[in-house]
Amino acid sequence: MNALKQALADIWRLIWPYFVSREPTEVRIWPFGTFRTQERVVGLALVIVVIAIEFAQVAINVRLSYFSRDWFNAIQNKDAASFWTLLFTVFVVWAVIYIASAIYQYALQSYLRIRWRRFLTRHFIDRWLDDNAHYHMQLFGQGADNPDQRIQEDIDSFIMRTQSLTLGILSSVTTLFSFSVVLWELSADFTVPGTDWRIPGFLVWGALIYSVLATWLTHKIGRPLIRLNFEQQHYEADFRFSLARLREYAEQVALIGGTGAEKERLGQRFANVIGNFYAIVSRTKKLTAFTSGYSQVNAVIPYVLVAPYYFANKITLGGMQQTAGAFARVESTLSFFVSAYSTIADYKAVVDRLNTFDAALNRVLALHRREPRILRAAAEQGRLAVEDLELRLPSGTPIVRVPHLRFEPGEAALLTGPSGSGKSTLFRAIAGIWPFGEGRVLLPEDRSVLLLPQRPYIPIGPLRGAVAYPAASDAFDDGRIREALGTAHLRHLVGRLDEEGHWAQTLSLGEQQRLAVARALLARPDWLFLDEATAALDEGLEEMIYRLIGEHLPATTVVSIGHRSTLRAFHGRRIDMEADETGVFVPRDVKAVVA
Ligand SMILES: Nc1ncnc2c1ncn2[C@@H]1O[C@H](COP(=O)(O)OP(=O)(O)OP(=O)(O)O)[C@@H](O)[C@H]1O
Repeated sequence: MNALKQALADIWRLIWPYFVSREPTEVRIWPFGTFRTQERVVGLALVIVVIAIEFAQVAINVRLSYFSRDWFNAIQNKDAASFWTLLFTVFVVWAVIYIASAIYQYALQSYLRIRWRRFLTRHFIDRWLDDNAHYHMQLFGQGADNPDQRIQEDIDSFIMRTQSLTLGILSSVTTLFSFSVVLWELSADFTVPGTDWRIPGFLVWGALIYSVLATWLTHKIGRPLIRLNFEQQHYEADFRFSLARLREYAEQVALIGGTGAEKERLGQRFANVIGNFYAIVSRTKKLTAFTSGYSQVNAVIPYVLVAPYYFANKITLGGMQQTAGAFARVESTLSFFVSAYSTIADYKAVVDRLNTFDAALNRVLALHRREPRILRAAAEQGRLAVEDLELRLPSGTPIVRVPHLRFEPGEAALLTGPSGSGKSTLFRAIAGIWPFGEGRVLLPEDRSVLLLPQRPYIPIGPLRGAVAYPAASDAFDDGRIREALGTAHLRHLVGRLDEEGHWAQTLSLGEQQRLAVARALLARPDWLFLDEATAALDEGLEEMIYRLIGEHLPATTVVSIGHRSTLRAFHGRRIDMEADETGVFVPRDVKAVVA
């Protein structure tokens, strides 16, 4: 019972955000025109109409069961006139209404599905990206695996299954209720075959016992499928992710001769898919043996149960037809759980995946809040300062200690130190994305800061967008983009602004770094942090790029991380990371400055 309560709570947690959303929206209702309203109003209205149609369809089915009784009586009595009249005045009319309602129901359901998906996808993407949760999920080791699958696939399948299951349950309940009444009345005079025992609603009880038994057995047999389906999705996503990663690093893998190792790795991942698939097949075989046997028996069972009354002349052929039909309806709705078992198993897996993703996002947020914060405040006189800062690894080990470090606007500083001494981590803390540690980072007020890492992120798409990133691709006119590319020694790319490409794969690392420099030239930040951002260039080119940055961005304060001694010429100040007696690195000014 607790498990059911928990499952319903999990489902509800995913459902409610859409139906309380106050997001403004517009809807066009033909022929009335366009209305401005809130998203939740549209969502609720669609749900109400779709459910109303479902109820109407059940009512039509009840009406048709009476048609069936009268029609079969007409057949038994060889009453041709009634036969044809009933067909055209009752059946055709209701059948046409039924078909029209089914079409509308499908259309409205699809409309609800895409609107809901748009909302939920945005909701998850926002939460995943806000406060850099996507990055912190990795740092904290709280990452729910394959967030891409959860956002792209699971949201849609959650919505689709929620719709179909809700409608299925509602239609089952109403069908059950209305046909139980019909069946109760029809079997009011029935006695237990071979006896005089009169049990009120005898056939309703029969259908109930029969279906509960079948449902219970199906539950017993099908239960392991829930876990197996969950695992399958997980293994498939892992396999897909490995393939995507290989595509991303194709060149590196080819160069290092890693194809054999990759085959091995992919083979292992795929072996998980196969192994679990066999387990699903084996379990589904058992379930199918039961459910298919059950559905075969279902075709005849209602007639078998009603036949004694027909042969005893207690009911007419029409009565038998209607009673058997009603029994079948009651039984089939009661056993809705039976046929929907694998859907429910899949549904549970999808709900679990979305909820674990949601929970991981919440945990990251909570951890983020609980961590001793690195406070960020405004510094005076446009300077940037770090005070009493201690940076730690996610494990809690301290790596960098900064009692006091100040950068004045206009100065050019170079941060050097051994590999692994925490230079990049210090930059991350200044950029505000490193959450482990405590202290204060004072930032120049109303000043823009840009940080260029060693390997820049280059989005897939037209080159124009890749250069303008993170600004919109139309944020700069083509003339400026071309000029920036030319200045950054990428003249060969100026004619390719409209070209779509996977630039991170086609451009060399040095070209990617110069593309990032072009970004800086366009963005004209007040402060520019270069974290080995030109390390892939030869010394001559690196020198030239530094000179050009100085010429084109004279008002920009540059702070660099770099290992090459040639860089010292471009920085008036040098800070070196030195290990103290505890092994923690501390940045110290190096007095011997090369001008
Ligand atoms: N996400 C992380 N999880 C755990 N440890 C990390 C993480 N990021 C960095 N570290 C560790 O923190 C230490 C400092 O790393 P950092 O990249 O800041 O060094 P660095 O001085 O910039 O090195 P390099 O000169 O080689 O670029 C390293 O030991 C590194 O392994």
